[in-house]
Amino acid sequence: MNCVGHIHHGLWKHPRDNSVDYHKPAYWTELAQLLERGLFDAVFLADIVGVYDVLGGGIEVTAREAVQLPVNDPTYVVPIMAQATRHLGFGVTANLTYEHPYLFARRMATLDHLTSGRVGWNIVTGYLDSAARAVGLKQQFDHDDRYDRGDDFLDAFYKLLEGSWEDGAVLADRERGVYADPARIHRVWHEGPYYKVDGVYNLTAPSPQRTPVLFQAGASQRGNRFAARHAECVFTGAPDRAGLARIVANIRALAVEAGRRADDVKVFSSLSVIVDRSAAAARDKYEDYRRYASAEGALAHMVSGTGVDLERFGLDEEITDAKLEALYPDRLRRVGEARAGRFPPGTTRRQLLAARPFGSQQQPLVGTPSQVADEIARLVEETGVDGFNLTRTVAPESYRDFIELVIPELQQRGLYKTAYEEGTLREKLFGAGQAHLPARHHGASHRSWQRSAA
Ligand SMILES: Cc1cc2nc3c(=O)[nH]c(=O)nc-3n(C[C@H](O)[C@H](O)[C@H](O)COP(=O)(O)O)c2cc1C
Repeated sequence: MNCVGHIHHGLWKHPRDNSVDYHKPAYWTELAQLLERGLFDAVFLADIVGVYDVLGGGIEVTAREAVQLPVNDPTYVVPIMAQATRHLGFGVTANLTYEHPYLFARRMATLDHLTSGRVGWNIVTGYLDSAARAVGLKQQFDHDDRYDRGDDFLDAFYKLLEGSWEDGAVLADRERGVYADPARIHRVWHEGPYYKVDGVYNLTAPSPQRTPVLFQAGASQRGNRFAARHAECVFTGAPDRAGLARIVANIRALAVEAGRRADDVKVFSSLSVIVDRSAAAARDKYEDYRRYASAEGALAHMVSGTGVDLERFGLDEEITDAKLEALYPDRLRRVGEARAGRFPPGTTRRQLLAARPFGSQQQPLVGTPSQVADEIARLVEETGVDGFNLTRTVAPESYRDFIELVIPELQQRGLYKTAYEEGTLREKLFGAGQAHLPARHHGASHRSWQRSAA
């Protein structure tokens, strides 16, 4: 993420952590080259619009612990990293609620051109009222409405990127003096419940992938249905293997219901790893990092997505549904069941803090290279997950440790590639010749020029 504190809050204070340099180009080029050395498929850039201002009704903890504030725009670091690498992909998060498909399609296509087809879009719909207020709304749209808007947004987006310019519309023919053939560039009309595009031509010529690889990260059932229709990659997380297996199975079943194949959607689980050559050294490293972690930062992060100001509860006061209902009567409709369910019966503020010893609800996997590889292999086997999204702890040390210690171990076991394939990000993830959305993806149905040419 293009900011200081991302998931494991407080670790920016560690003397070897360099995330305070997030605004310098060298931070990004060095990171990209390191990840490419580790043969990572992509660097995933989370993002947030709005600030975490719910805990205590302000940004006291957020600012002190740099909880995703300040945050720079994630798109601009992509060309910088692309310039310094050849294969690494880029998963860029953008909240569609505050974009318009016409301009956003141009931004994504531009990135796809500049990276030779290495771009993905992590589609999010947001969860912060502060973002809505920042653009003049009273509060966010309701949870399911946000996904309904997303469906409509994507239809317009596909029409622009898939349906406007035919393959071969760009001739760049100096002799005939024809750059692009106007007969092969089509107007786009879209009149949906939320977005309207009135007979315009898309601004950009087809980029290598046309539509960027579509990622999605949502935890509700409405979010999973949205993923089943649009996403090619889903980013998720669960506290244990059984929970992860349920999420993976649910997404695959919903994809099939939506007319796709179960393996058309790849599922990546978040994972943080602290590894060293011996178990004792790994444990010491964990303890060293942990001294800097901020459970309060983690709480400021978490509660903002639920809209619940926990400082309205005593440290040991039970947070019951009845109290939440009295304080926030429209909570479920506003935040969805995934976030509303974050206060199971018996929860207190003290417990929530204690459950975040490493500045996040996510606990790292701590061990030797072979212990970490064993657990990764078990996760894949028992849950059906396709891969992992490695969360930084102390950066870039945690990436370097993983690359130098765990990846060789995974390679020895035949569980990790030893070289990149050629091609776009979509081809690297789904195979040669698959630069574009497959024909059975909903977005491909908007290539109307293909139907009329057939
Ligand atoms: C693993 C994971 C990662 C996410 N990353 C982001 C992010 O970077 N930026 C963002 O605005 N929302 C992010 N979200 C939020 C969702 O994309 C979604 O908009 C929000 O959670 C509400 O939908 P839901 O109720 O379906 O989860 C993430 C969610 C999950 C589960």
